[in-house]
Amino acid sequence: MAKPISIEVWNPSGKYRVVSTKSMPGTRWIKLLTDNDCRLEICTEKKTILSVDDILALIGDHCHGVIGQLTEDWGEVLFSALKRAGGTAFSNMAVGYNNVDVDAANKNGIAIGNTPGVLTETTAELAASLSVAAARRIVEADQFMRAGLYDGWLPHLFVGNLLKGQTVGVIGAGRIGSAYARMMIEGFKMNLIYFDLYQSTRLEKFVTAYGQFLKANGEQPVTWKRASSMEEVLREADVISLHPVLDKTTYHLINPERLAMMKKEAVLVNASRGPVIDEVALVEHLKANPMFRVGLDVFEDEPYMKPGLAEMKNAVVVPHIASASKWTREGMATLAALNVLGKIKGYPVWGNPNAVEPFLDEEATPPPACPSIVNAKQLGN
Ligand SMILES: NC(=O)c1ccc[n+]([C@@H]2O[C@H](COP(=O)([O-])OP(=O)(O)OC[C@H]3O[C@@H](n4cnc5c(N)ncnc54)[C@H](O)[C@@H]3O)[C@@H](O)[C@H]2O)c1
Ligand SMILES: O=C(O)[C@H](O)CO
Repeated sequence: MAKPISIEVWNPSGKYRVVSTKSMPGTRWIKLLTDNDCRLEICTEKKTILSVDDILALIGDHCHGVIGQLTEDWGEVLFSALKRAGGTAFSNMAVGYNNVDVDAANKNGIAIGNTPGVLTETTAELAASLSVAAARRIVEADQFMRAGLYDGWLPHLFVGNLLKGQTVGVIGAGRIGSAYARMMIEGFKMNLIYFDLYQSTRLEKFVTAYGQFLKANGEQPVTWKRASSMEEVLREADVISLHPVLDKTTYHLINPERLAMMKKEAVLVNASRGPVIDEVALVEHLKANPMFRVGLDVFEDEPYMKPGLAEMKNAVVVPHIASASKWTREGMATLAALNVLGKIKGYPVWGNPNAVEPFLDEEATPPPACPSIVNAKQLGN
């Protein structure tokens, strides 16, 4: 028999049983569910990553919807169990949903929610921070200082890369990639080269207008270029940040051949998903090219790093915290809860997942809609 899972129960007499596999920041999401006749059960198990068996035990034989996490493996086993339990709704508390088998969800008639928009700027800010930290060797210098090694100013001490006037390369210029590009262009006056499957007209217009503004003020204007291949970005950019979705087309997008194309002193940043980079190849490249630097928020085999990465001074590594601001994490919890609640209540899907602000206004009742359901079309919603 499966080991019982510890839970905390809110509104025990609620009509709809909703399970959250983790405690999430804020209380608004809890209030929204309990005010709408949901009995909410929050898993309080100590272990960080729940197994499929743990989640099966949480779903049980009567469950209307689940809020889950990107660390969980949501496939046929869990979706068929949720369907048998009478469920129709699942939401990741994340915008990325590469941990979800959408075909299996479609087969079982389960709506899949995600949390776009609320984390765009927060994630872009962390990517920008990693870019600066890697370019200016901030973590290395901090460790040096704390180790008591600083014995006076020296001309060669921690010399890094100037960003102004250099080229920033963005691969995947969607919501986060475009926000990151704007920060680097406006903040550091960098030129842009980007690669995406689609043209980012808004981003291009922004760079053109900002370039004109700089020129009118007697400064060097910034420029933009839409690359016809990813390789063009890798060859030309001084700082490259990865922001695509993770799918078959982006798995190991950065491999040994492509690493070799990059400038010897380039900075590579990844705040998308770990498997976008072949991390073993990256460690070899970092060893062979000490002036090449990386800033990583995500890793191929989270929570682990590939052997050797932790020892590399030319790598800045943080534990998948790109969306970790209080406002964003509370907003993600709200959107995830409203996705599940909306589906249970039979609400329509919100028309624009890029404009979810009305759901985040704490003073107002949220619109009667599901903020973002990725398989709405497939389910005929
Ligand atoms: N590190 C974190 O904490 C964190 C936080 C938020 C999002 N993310 C990741 O960032 C991703 C992007 O989020 P978003 O909100 O910007 O999504 P988005 O859909 O707005 O942007 C993704 C972009 O990638 C592009 N793309 C897809 N395949 C591509 C390919 N083969 N080559 C080049 N571009 C390609 C798409 O056209 C799109 O413009 C998420 O899917 C998630 O995995 C990570
Ligand atoms: O996809 C996401 O949303 C992140 O990885 C966590 O914020």
